[in-house]
Amino acid sequence: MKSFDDLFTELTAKVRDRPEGSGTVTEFDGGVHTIGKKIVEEAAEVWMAAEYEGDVATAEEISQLIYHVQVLMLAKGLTPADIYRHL
Ligand SMILES: N=c1c2ncn([C@@H]3O[C@H](COP(=O)(O)OP(=O)(O)OP(=O)(O)O)[C@@H](O)[C@H]3O)c2ncn1[C@@H]1O[C@H](COP(=O)(O)O)[C@@H](O)[C@H]1O
Repeated sequence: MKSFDDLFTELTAKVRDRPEGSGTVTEFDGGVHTIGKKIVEEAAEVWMAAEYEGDVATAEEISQLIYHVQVLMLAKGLTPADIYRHL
């Protein structure tokens, strides 16, 4: 099972190595504005899933929200430690 830090390590390598066909690279290249819109969209999907779709769908939407937040972190040069210090 993948943790938050595992995913961040994986996405960091994707952005560094830029493998062909990586959705992460495409989203990263879209920049903060594009990634930010994706985060808002996913946040709404988390809310709707929690209201109407049950725990499994909600967990899946939350995982997608985490993914897009991590792409934004990479676009801004932020690390998990930068976030954890505020928790
Ligand atoms: N965890 C994720 C992940 N969660 C969400 N997404 C992206 O977010 C999209 C889901 O968004 P939506 O719910 O809006 O679905 P959609 O409308 O069909 O998607 P779009 O049309 O908006 O692309 C997916 O299609 C993926 O593009 C993710 N993309 C990649 N990962 C993981 O990131 C890693 C690197 O992935 P690649 O860069 O693609 O190799 C791998 O471990 C992947 O499993």
